[in-house]
Amino acid sequence: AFRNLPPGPKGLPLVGNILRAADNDWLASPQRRDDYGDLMYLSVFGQGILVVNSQRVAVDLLEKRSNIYSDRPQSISLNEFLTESLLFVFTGYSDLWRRLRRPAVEGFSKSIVSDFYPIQNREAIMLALSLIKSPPMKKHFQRHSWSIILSINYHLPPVESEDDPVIVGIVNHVERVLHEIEPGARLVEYFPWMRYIPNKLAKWKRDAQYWFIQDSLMYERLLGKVADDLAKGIDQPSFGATLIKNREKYRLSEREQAWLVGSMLSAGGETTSTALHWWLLALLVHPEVQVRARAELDEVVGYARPPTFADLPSLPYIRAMVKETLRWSPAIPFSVPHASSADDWYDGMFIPKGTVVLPNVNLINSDSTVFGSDSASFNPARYLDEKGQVKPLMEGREEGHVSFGYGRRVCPGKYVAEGTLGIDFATLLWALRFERPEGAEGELDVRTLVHTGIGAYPVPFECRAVPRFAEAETLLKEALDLYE
Ligand code: HEM
Repeated sequence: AFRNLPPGPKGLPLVGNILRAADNDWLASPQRRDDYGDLMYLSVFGQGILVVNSQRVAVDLLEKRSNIYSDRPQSISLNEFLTESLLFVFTGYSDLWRRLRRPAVEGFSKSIVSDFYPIQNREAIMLALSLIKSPPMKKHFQRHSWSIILSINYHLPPVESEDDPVIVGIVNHVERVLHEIEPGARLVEYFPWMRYIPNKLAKWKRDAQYWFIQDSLMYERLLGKVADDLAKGIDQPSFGATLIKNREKYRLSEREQAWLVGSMLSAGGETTSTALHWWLLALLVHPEVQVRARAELDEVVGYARPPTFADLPSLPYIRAMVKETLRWSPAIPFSVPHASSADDWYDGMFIPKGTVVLPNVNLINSDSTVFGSDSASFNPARYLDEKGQVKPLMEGREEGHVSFGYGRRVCPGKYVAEGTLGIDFATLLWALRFERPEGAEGELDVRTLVHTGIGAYPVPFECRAVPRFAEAETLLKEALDLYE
């Protein structure tokens, strides 16, 4: 089977940007598995891309052979100049990545994340209050998601608006990064000798170096405040503080620390906000889900106070809804691309070194043999057993879906993300009823993806949030006072 590449379309319909997954709808269609099977090989701008259409093969490659499938696609302009490989999400599989990965996993482990509950609880209440006040949801979701992740990383107080300069700085940084990884964005990827062109003659290089310095300063300033606080004896739980306090154990330079915290920040803002949008859309399409969630909240929490993290263990339907939201909605429909670091063979097919590997998350999350014939619809109850307790459904995956990726690269922020969504869903459904504005007509579009980098939002839609009972707002405000 020498050089027998996996099958794939010839005369590609997609010349587009695969990392932005612009042709995602075509790729994620179940028809593709019928056409090409579990492995589908494409070539885009000369770059080999393997789309993996089944959980079996994804696990075989990305987990059982993780020693050669844990790299990221390498972009010279990104990793050599714009970030000097310090943006952890895209750091190649290397000693540097291992040094960055350990503190990220330990700092956001299942047992540590309860330190962040007060931040998430406070923010859930603030989100409910802002939805009562004014409808455009998008800016509230964004402010909320960034505010949480900023507080978790630096112990900052809540940000006032989504136009806060700190948020704008990070969002702009993310934009620059995503631009660099678009295939075709930079000639240097095709003519690697161009990296040696003197700065004077290469604007792309000057710009990238300039922004590396600016972004380093931005992240160093943010972490510097935490260091100042610690020096003054102010010791509040935050990921930044954990890194500084464990400097010796983790062996990271100050610049590496600053970028690692920045990486957790930039990876955790937009993703959370995206998941909230898909959830809200699901609630509008499936009002019966709201009814069932409210019944659970009425029974467990009642009407005298909003929910807290202490209630979540008694709210299985809400926790099932977290799983179902991430399963049903492709927040990052092809995960963050992996790349192979050695030649490999699978089922007689050849997978060359340097192949970009994309798990077809959408397709795997809707496998009807695992999730049932109604896998396309939003139904949190699929995650409940006969006793009403949460079950994972998927073998070997406690979260019950593959939206957090695979193997050694699996999302280190997953417990924080689940916590945020859990308390948000409980608080918002306790306080509010979500409905389409009067006069809104036509079917809501649940399938079209609006791409933002590697993530995907639903098509914008209108929604009204109506307080469920007269005292809801007052009770939320009282609960918020406890956090002041
Ligand atoms: C709904 C929320 C989220 C989703 C759907 C999500 C999804 C993902 C996915 C699919 C990956 C790629 C995994 C792979 O390569 O196989 C990833 C990686 C990552 N995520 Fe998340 N994520 C979310 C929230 C967060 C949060 C809140 C944080 C930070 C606290 C975070 C930090 C990261 C980091 C740093 C990586 C890179 C890991 C590495 O390359 O080794 N994520 N995430």
